[in-house]
Amino acid sequence: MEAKDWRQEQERLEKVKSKLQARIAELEPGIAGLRDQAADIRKRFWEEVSINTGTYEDFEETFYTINQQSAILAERERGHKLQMQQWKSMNRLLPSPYFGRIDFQEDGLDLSEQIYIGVSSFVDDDGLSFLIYDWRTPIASMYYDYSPGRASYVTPTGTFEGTMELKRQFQIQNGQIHNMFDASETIGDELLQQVLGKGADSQMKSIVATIQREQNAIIRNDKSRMLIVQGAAGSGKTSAALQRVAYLLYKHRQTIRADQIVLFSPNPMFASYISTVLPELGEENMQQTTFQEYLDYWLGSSLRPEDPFDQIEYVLTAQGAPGYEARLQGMGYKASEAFLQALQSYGIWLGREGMRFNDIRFRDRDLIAAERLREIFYGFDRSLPLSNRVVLLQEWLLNELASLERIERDAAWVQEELNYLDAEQYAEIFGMLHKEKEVFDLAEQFAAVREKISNKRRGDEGDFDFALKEEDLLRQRIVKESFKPLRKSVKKFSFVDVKGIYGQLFVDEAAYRERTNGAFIPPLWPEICRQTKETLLRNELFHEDATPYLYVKELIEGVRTNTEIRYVFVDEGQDYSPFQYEYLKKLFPRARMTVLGDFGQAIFMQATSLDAPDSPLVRLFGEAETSLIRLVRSYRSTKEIVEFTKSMLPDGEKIVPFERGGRKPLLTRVDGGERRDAQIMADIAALMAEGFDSIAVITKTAAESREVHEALRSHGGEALRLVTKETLNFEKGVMVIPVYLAKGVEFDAVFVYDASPEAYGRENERKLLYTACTRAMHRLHLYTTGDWSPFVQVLPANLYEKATFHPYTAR
Ligand SMILES: Nc1ncnc2c1ncn2[C@@H]1O[C@H](COP(=O)(O)OP(=O)(O)OP(=O)(O)O)[C@@H](O)[C@H]1O
Repeated sequence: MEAKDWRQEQERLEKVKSKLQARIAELEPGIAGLRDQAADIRKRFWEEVSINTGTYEDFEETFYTINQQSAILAERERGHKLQMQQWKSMNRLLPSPYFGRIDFQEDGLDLSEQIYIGVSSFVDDDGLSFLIYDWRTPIASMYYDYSPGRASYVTPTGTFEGTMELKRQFQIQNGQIHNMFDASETIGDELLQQVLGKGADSQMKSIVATIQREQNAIIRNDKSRMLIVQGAAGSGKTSAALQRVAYLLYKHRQTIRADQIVLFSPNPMFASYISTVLPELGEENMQQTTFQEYLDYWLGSSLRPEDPFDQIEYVLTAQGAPGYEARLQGMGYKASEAFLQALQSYGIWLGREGMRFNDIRFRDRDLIAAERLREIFYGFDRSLPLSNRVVLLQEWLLNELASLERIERDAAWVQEELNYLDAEQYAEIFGMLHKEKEVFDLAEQFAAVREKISNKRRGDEGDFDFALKEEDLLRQRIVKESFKPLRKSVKKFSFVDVKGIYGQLFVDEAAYRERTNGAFIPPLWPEICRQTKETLLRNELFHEDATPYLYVKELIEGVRTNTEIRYVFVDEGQDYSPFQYEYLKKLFPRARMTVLGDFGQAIFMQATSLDAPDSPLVRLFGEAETSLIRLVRSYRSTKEIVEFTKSMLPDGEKIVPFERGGRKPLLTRVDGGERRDAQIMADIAALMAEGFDSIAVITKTAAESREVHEALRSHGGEALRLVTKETLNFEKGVMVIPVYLAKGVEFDAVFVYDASPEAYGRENERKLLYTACTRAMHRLHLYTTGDWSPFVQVLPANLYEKATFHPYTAR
């Protein structure tokens, strides 16, 4: 680039910076002043209003003064917030005001406009010329979508076409241009090369300056109810999702707040990993949760649901244990649409027969028997949905309890309790009675006066029997208190035996067929039934049963919904079952959904393909309401690592590496575990000396992680961290981590601790190994003490290097 260009750009940058500084200085006193003012109004709020309720007019005036005061306060606070936002965004812009420039000549206009793009807009003092355009404005989309030449952008008023004459990228730090590239391709590779070449971080970074065209399509898609993104490992799904949240918050800023967007993430550690991206872009974070949190919340008090990590740990470690095959078959079946349909049919069957209720018990006796509840239930109009009839039964029960409560007041135990009341309880009742007596006396006086005026004798004579009333009240009180928990539990539907209702599905084949309208039955059904019943008996739930159980519970009690949420994001979407999707759809009826995932990394049993022609995900909202975007370019890893990992997948040839070179993956075979540990510690030291400071030793299971952590510590790895499912924060450093917890995150270097056929030999372990290897950005090492996993053995030898020696020194 010519020196003239550099000079001009630096001059412009200086000009923009000084305008920003001037604006910040302008805003500064106002901000401080507003802050004081709002605090002051709040303090003096009640001084300004005199509370006077003497007459109706006084009351009215007071009411209006209060209203006026709070309106002023709200206005000031709004003003304050707006100015504060402006002030913050100017400060954010100052060190790096923009990262891109395009020169665009719109057809029919003589002048070409220079459009500088940054993380927020900045308008000149005239209020018209944009010195910086927010990256989310329609015009800025051309920066991501086109290389110089013909280009266009779409606004709500129409499409604008023209010619992009220049496209320039900047690296500006601390107010200085460090680098500048004129791009000929869509977002030239230079900047991306530099960004991707950097080390891994403990927090994910925003990709705003280097968003790729296909990612931009995800970010700005605002047409369909359901957006599905199937993208290879490292293709920027999570990054695009977060940029998309920022985009939606900008585009719909008048109508949508950050807390109306929710992201389902794979584990709590992942949530901490991505938590800084939106604030970096000047937006508030959306809500984040995991599906498990939701299950625990709704099931946790009555049953202990297993979490997905314990489930996968079982799958990976219990081969050969009795009942293992059946459990696996059960996992597959219970996550399937066939089972979902079976449950829907079951709901219809329950409408006719088979509902189970719990006896309503009180003081060790049956107050209302389950059988009676069943009679009442099936006595209601059968055309009503199940859940409506359950609500009717609830109402009936509450009325019934009220009558039984009245009868109960004369029971002997109440008399007993009366004798044991303490002084405080008496005093309280006494106080209440006094109040009642005052009212009574007043009523008496009124009756006497009326008697006089109308000259008519009253039929009844007032008599306030204090003692009798006191006892009555006390009895009422005692019974009411003891009925309270009953009423409360009836309101929570605990009279329905959901556990029994779910459990009776798993009796025998014939019963199951009858109750589910002839549903398909997996071959190992008797054993599946036995296992399911046994866990229920222990008040536990397998992970695969948790969502179906909740589904049945809601068939009966009515569906929970959250209408506040407008956008739902599901990351690692391949790990959710059709059931769970059905669920999310029902739970958030007003929300649009974005599901991002990679079937190549589907390591849980309940996996759902995102883009198969018959994918249940596409059927969820129907084809017309669904958009599907595929990402095939992988950005995380070097070309060598991508070539190696993609060859492990049957249809991996579609994955395209980004052209960033590095060393080939290194395969090291050593004699015995002790040697392996020593070698790994030596290799870690060597990589750290090269400047890599985020290194993960990845194991297949959590059990193996614990052992490896111990073993490596005894070889000098005292500083190694062990990551478990309880780890909440993702920190940089050297760590041992099971593969399923490393999902979604990345490291400078990955060491696959045991790449033997014993660890990764079965077909369902292929994707585990793939997921582990694709966490590596710059270096990938695999170790074994015997043979190589068949998924490695079949790889062409030119895709890796083999360590031919093993003194424990740097290579
Ligand atoms: N356009 C881009 N510009 C700069 N970096 C990018 C871009 N796209 C992706 N990356 C980087 O590539 C890496 C992988 O991105 P991300 O984690 O979003 O991918 P993913 O598809 O969610 O991966 P996985 O499925 O393997 O978890 C991150 O370091 C991210 O910053």
